[in-house]
Order: sequence, then C-alpha cells, then structure tokens
Amino acid sequence: MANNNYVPLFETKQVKGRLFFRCIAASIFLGICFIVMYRVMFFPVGGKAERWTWIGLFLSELWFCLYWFLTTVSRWNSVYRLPYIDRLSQRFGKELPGIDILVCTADPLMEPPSMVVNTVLSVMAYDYPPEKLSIYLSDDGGSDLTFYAMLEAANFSKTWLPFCKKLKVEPTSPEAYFRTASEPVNAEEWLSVKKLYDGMKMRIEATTKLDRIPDYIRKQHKGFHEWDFITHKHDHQTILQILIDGRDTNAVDIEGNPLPTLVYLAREKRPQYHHHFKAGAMNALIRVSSRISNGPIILNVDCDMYSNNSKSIKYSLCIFMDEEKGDEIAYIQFPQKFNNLTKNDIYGSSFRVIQQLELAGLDANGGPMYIGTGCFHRREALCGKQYEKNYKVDWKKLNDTKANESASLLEETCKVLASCTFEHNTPWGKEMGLKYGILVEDIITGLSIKCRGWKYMYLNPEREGFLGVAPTILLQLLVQHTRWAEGHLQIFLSRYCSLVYGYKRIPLKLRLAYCPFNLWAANCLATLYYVVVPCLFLLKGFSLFPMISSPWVVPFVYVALVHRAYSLSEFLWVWLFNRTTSYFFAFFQTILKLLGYSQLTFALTAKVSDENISKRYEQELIEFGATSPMFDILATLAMLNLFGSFGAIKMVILDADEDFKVLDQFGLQILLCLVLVTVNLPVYQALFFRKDNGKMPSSVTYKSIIFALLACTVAMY
Ligand SMILES: O=c1ccn([C@@H]2O[C@H](COP(=O)(O)OP(=O)(O)O[C@H]3O[C@H](CO)[C@@H](O)[C@H](O)[C@H]3O)[C@@H](O)[C@H]2O)c(=O)[nH]1
Ligand SMILES: [Mn+2]
Repeated sequence: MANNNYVPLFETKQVKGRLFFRCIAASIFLGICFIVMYRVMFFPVGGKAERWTWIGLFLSELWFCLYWFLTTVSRWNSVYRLPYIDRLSQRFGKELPGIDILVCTADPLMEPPSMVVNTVLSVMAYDYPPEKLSIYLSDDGGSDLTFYAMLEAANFSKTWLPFCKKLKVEPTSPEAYFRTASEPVNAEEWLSVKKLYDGMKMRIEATTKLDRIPDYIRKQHKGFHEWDFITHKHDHQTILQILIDGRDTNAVDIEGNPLPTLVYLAREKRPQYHHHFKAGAMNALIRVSSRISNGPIILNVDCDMYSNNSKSIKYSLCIFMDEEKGDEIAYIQFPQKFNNLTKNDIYGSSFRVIQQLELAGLDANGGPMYIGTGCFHRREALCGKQYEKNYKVDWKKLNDTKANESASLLEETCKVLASCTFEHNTPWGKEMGLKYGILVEDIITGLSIKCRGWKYMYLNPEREGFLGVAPTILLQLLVQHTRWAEGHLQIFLSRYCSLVYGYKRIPLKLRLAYCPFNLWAANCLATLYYVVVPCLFLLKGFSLFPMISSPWVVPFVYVALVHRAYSLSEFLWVWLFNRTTSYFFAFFQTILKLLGYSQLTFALTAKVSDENISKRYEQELIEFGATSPMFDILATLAMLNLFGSFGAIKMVILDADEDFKVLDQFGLQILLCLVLVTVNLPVYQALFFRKDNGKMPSSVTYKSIIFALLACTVAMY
C-alpha cells in the first residue's frame, strides 16, 4: 500500500535467546555426528544377536536425530506479535465487524452445564459492542439440562454484562472471577451479583444432579417442548432456539444496553448418519450463524475454555484489520492454557515447549496450527475461499448483514441447515468448513486453509486469552494424547501429509515443521527399544555403549542431557509414559484403521472428577487407580528396569575386586537403567506403597512382575 502515513496495527518481534538456541543446536548436531561415528566404527564383530541389537539401537538413535532435526526446524526462528488496540479504536472507532462465537459441548455429564454456562457468559462479556456479538452453542449431547442452563445464562447475563463493564471484571467467567477476586470495599452490588450467580449455579447443578428438568421449569419456556418426544441423544430432530435476539430492541440488560445474540443449537442426530464429532458440530454452527448474524470473523472455543482476557477480540482485529498485512490472514490462534494446573504441573499440561517455542516457531515459518479452540477465523477462509492476490476487505460493507426475519421464522428456516442430510453432495467437510475423517479435525483444517494460500498468526498475550480444564487423571491424559497422536499420524499417512499436500503451496520449512507433531506416535518404537533393550542386554552382559573411561561417552551424555534440558520444566515421566503407551496405542490403532479393522471414535475428555480424585490431584499424586493395558505396559517397563538395575548392582559388587571393570564397561547402560528407575519412582510407589484409591490395582502389580521376570529370564538364558 502506497500510504506514507500508514501506522501498523501490530508489530512482529523476535523471541529472545535465538542465538543461544542456535549455538546449542549446533553443539547437539556435533554430538550427534560423534554418536553416529561411534556406532559405525565400533560395530560388533561377534554374534548375530549382538549385531542386530546394535543395528536396532543405531536405528533408534537415527530416528531420534531425525526427530530432533525436525523439531529444531520448527523452533529455529520464533516470533511474537504485539497488537496495538488503541490504534484500532482510533482508526475504526465504531466500524468494527460482527463476531460470531461458536462454542461446542457434547455431554452434560462429562461437560457439566454449569461449566458451559461460564464459558458462554465469559465470551458474552467481551469488551466489544454487544450488538456486534453473537454467541452460538452447539450441544451434541442434545440435552435439556444444557438448554436450561443456557436459559439461566441468558437471564443472568442481563446483570453480569453491565457488572463486568462497570468493574472492569477480569476474567469474565463468573466462576473464575468470584473464586479469585477479593470483595471490594463498597461491596453491596458485588455481593448481590455474587448471590445471583451462586443461586443460578445451584439451580443448574441441582437439575444436572436430578438428571431431569422439573415440570414447573419446563412450563417457563416453549423450547422444552422440543424434548417431549426425544428418547435418545443420538436420535432427535434439530433443536434451534434463539434465546436472546440481539436485533430485538427489548433485549437489553438491566441498564438498558443491548445484549449479544445467544443461540442454542442441537443439530439433528440419527443413528444411520455419521455425525463427524466436533467437526460436524462446528460446520452446522457455521451454517446456522451465517443465516442469523453472518459475522465475518468467527471465534471458536470449546466449552471447557473460558475467555480470560476481554481484549482478545480487539487484539485479533488488530491483525485482521491491519491495512497492509491483515487481508491475507485466515486465522489467529491463541495458545491452549489451563487454569487447573498444580504447582509442579505433574502431567505437563502447560506444554511450555509447544506453546512458547514451537507454535511461535511455526508462526515464523509461515503460521501456527489451528488447535481447535481459542482461534479467530475469517469466515470466508474457513468456508473454503481460495486466497487471491490483492484481496481486499471492505469492513464497512461487511457490517449489517444480519437477517431481517423474525426470530421464530429464523428458527424454523435455519433448522434444515443443521439436518443430517443437508451436507449430502456438498463440499462441507471436504473443501468447506472443518474437515471430516481425522481425529484432529482442527490440525487438518488449518493445514488445508494454509494450502489455499492464506496466512495465519499466533497471538500469545501476557494475560492469557483463554483458560481451560486440563485432565486430572493420568489415564484421561493418556487417552487424550492417544487421540491426538493417532489423528496426527493419520494425517501423516494420508494424502494430507504436509510434505506432499503442501508441496508448492506452503514453504518447505512449514511442511517440515508440521512433521514432529504428525510423527508423535511414531516415536514409540525407538523409545520402547531404548527402554527395553539396553536393560535386557545389561543382564545378558553385552555392552551397547562406550566405556566410561573412553572419550566417546561425552557425546552420548551431552546430547541426552542438553536435548532434554529445555523440557526439564516438564516432568520426564509424562514424556516417557506418553511415548511408551499413548503413542504406542495410537501407532497401532492408526495401522488397524488403515487396514480397515477399526473405526474412528472420539473419546471425550471428562472435565470433572470426584472429590477424592481432585484432592489427590491437588496433593500432586499421580492418579492410576484403574486397570488398563496402558498401565500394564507402564508398570512392566518400570519393573524391567528395576530388575535390570538390581542385576547391575549385583554385577558391580561381585566385580569390586577387579578395579571396577564392569562399571567401566557397562557404566552408561547402568546409568540409563538408573535414570529410568528414577523417572519411574511414582510408578513403584503406586505399585507397592500407596494405600489410597489412586494406587495401581493389584492385578497390574502381579502382571507387571510376571512379565518383567519372564523377559529377564529369557534375556539371561
Ligand atoms: O462429538 C463431539 C465430540 C466433541 N465435541 C466437542 O469438542 C471439544 C473438544 O473435546 P475434548 O474432549 O475437550 O477434547 P480435547 O482433547 O480437550 O480437545 C482438543 O483436541 C481436539 C481434537 O482432538 C480439538 O477438537 C479440541 O479443540 C482441542 O481442544 C469439546 O468442546 C467437545 O464438547 C463435540 O462437540 N462433539
Ligand atoms: Mn478439551
């Protein structure tokens, strides 16, 4: 643009420490070269078994190197963006675009309506003109409990929104706000709003507990009639209710200000039609919202993530509306952060490396991934539009595209958009909206938008944009990671593999930067090899690493230490457990699906747990407490390394007279075993010492001992 007075609405800065990171990367590379040299030069000349084991170990190390290279590409160049909202207000004043906020929920038991309501209220209270906001909730649980909660929210918003504005409340989720905020000096109004909120919460929780809406409530809203004939949550008509019609001049808060539009949708479900999980829900919402408010910008949030920063919309608009760079942007992703982490974040849910380094790195390489929640989309781009050079948006023209029909007419005419058959023979789920058929619909959708020529950005403001609920039970975490790893591998093995699909469409760096995520699951083989084989060969008396007295030890120790050092803030056990169980399961399930032996299922993550589990979580005790093949594997591997370490200690003691030759020869192998034993300490504790219900079930204990003993016996004889 040839405008000399142009002042950008945002700036791009480099993440600090880039030089340091690159020096470390170079030194790791050097270390890797030495490791490869060692493996080639010291190839065993002895027996066949030894040679094959050596080759296996070498291949695992080559895999780790390749993986390291790919992650380094994604971290090489990291940037962050600084939006200037005061400039936005100066330049655009009241001419801001309409924003449609799409929230998804799927099950009133696993995602309690009281939580959903908080998410909805938090986004209703954005610091943005309410007449330009429309909030849509998709309820895949098709539950009148959730519907009722939304009615309550609609009512409470009349008090909550002016209260937030007046007190500059942050965060705007009432639950999160009242949990942390201290009572102000002049507290009368504050207390009355709190009381109102507590009353609403109590009523919602009471109906959820009852699992039924009492008749006297049912009579209060026509919408409940929709449930009169529903017998199953997967077999019902479309339910669409406009709870607040923002166009209605009577829809005002207690101070007479307009309210945002609020819509409840439970799309049609029939057993004979696949509903495509969240992607299907989002596509139905995109269509329905396009008829009702048609906001050019769409914000997508999961029901378990509330808005924690009321400026997020304005931040994103600084990018979308920047006259020079904004028009090519398809989406702006915020990181997924959580508000229920414990002090030491025992399950590593803060994803520090991913959120601070890798997504910022992807941003510099051409754009972050779309990670399903906390993402602002340009409607056109999400609906399949190809980016054309010199494409320009006229924001003024985009205003006022709202429907004219009455709310009840709209409710009727929009129903068809959310029916099971609407998408037949249309590009929905393929070129339009979110893509179907992959468990991480978000990632694949983001990638295909990029391949249509658009750009995207990552925004990670100091005050987090969204805060969600991270799993508090180990098994749930592993199941969630299995779903992610499986979805990613599915992408890698499909025609959407970034390397192939992105060829000539997106930069090579970006194609490569997708790979470490897509290949999460593939890590399992090399990791399992490294966890099992050196330990067994220690018992067998075969050395696989350089002698402690030889200089070749240095690169091994250096690479292992430094490579893990950036992630030291995350506990090693999460890293290990994921690689040996979730990734392992994801790997095999993906293969089974490719061969047609298994079908896609989306295992919803539970957002609540019982009181005892929550207590243990707060005490930072890892929650096992269930039988699962994943735990059998975990425990067996832990026992194996324990036996390996015992064997090694015995060998060292017996050898004490001979100048510790054993220690010299097997030092690194013993060290590896001992490190694994240390990482597994919580597992031993859960297997043998804990008394609470979060301990490992005894069947797992017996099985793991037997399997590990068997493996050791086979190795030794
Ligand atoms: O049939 C379904 C299944 C899920 N959901 C919703 O999808 C969201 C994500 O489900 P959740 O169980 O919370 O999974 P997470 O692993 O926490 O989700 C992450 O990973 C998913 C892909 O696996 C992305 O869709 C999510 O946005 C991302 O937050 C929730 O709002 C659900 O209500 C539906 O609407 N319909
Ligand atoms: Mn979630």
